Amino acid sequence: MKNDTWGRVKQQLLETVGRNNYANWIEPLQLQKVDNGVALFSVPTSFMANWVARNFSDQILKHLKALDVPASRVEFKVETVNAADTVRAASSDSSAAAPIARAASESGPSVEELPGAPLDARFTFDNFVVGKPNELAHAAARRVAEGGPVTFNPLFLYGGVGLGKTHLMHAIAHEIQVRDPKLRVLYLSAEQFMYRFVQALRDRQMMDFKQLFRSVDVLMVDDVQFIAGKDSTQEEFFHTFNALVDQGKQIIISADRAPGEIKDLEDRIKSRLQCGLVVDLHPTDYELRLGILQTKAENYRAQYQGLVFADGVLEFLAHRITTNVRVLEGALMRLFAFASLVGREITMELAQECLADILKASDRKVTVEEIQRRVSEHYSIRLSDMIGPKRVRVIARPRQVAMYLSKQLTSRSLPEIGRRFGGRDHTTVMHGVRRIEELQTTDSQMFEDVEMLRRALEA
Ligand SMILES: Nc1ncnc2c1ncn2[C@@H]1O[C@H](COP(=O)(O)OP(=O)(O)OP(=O)(O)O)[C@@H](O)[C@H]1O
Repeated sequence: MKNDTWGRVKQQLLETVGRNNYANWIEPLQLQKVDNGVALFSVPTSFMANWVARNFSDQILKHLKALDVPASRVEFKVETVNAADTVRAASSDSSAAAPIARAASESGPSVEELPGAPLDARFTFDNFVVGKPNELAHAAARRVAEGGPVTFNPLFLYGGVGLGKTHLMHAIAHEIQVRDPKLRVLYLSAEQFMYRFVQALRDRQMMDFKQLFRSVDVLMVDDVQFIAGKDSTQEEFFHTFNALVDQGKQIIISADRAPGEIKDLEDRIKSRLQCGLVVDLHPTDYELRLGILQTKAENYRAQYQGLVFADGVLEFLAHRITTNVRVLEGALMRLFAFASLVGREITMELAQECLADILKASDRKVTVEEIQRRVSEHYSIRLSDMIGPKRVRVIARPRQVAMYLSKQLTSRSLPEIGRRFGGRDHTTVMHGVRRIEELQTTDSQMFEDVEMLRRALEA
């Protein structure tokens, strides 16, 4: 095959896989030869060989065939790391092997054999929009991805649903792999960790399990709250964690809440998790949501050329859909797909019509938990003190503010609110609410604090 044929195939792939995928995965491929029905490409890393084999080989093959290139299979040869590493990928015939990696490593199983979860190619730093609520988490993730001596261990990222924890973890993994393809990065969810552990126990393969997890250079465990209450898994996690930290290997953990707030997690694990850097992803604010929408809309515009987008629609969505970024993304995707199907301009009316269910579900619903979190942050007290027994004023007053705001901003009854504040009686809640009402008329600082918090919660 001539190289200009491959050039044409690349051009077509650019259109089908999108700009980012193209730049990350297709552009670096070098066609070596087509021989005996096999199109052989060289790639810079075995990680990339695997990824391309798994995700793009079918498409590459399809386009090659469309231009009458006599290939029924594609293979990827790692050029720089180890010339012997070849990853074979699917052909159209069903007897073809699934991707096989033949990389060998002296320090344990090859990167390809690590029992991790696949990384999403879209979750890169380039695609991550930074704003006030996530700037610290983003900076910490970048710092860890740079490699070098381990400065904080573990990096613990936490935050509510769909705020970008997994995205940042994958971005770190991609970046580390690009910087140093030899590093053994293992990313998996805590659930998968447990599953592997149970399987090793059942198959009497505990030594292999231990060796495998202790042989990685970077361990990433997503949604660690999952192992809370699972005693043996916690125990094994604890030992794995310690062994890696002792060897100076980087660990990155995510959870839906801070280590200290994870119920049924052993204290010794909580304290280990707090040893490094703990950073949270705050709920998005309007500016961040708009930034994310603008970036994603830009990508869709390239995909759905010719679609007209009325002014103010993105602002409207950023204002109305405040739940999480996943919902925001879903809404935008639906809007573009719908508009292109019916061939209409994307106007405010179209958005309202097509997204009626999402908009209805997103009608601002502030929760007591959100109020407790915001108020404790504002007064710099621990979230656990909100529901704990302490009665000193520096804690009791913020607690009353949170009770007051819960009464004002949610539809919860006084007993329901009491239950969420560590099982307090409804009369305690009533007393707290009244106290804050009074204080707002006599204490201007209290008035300002409550107003500020209310605005932030309603934003
Ligand atoms: N700042 C951001 N910029 C661009 N995309 C983002 C950002 N934050 C989140 N997203 C996108 O939102 C979606 C949800 O993010 P992600 O899966 O990382 O959330 P999460 O915090 O891990 O959620 P969960 O608690 O459900 O595991 C992803 O598609 C991700 O790319």
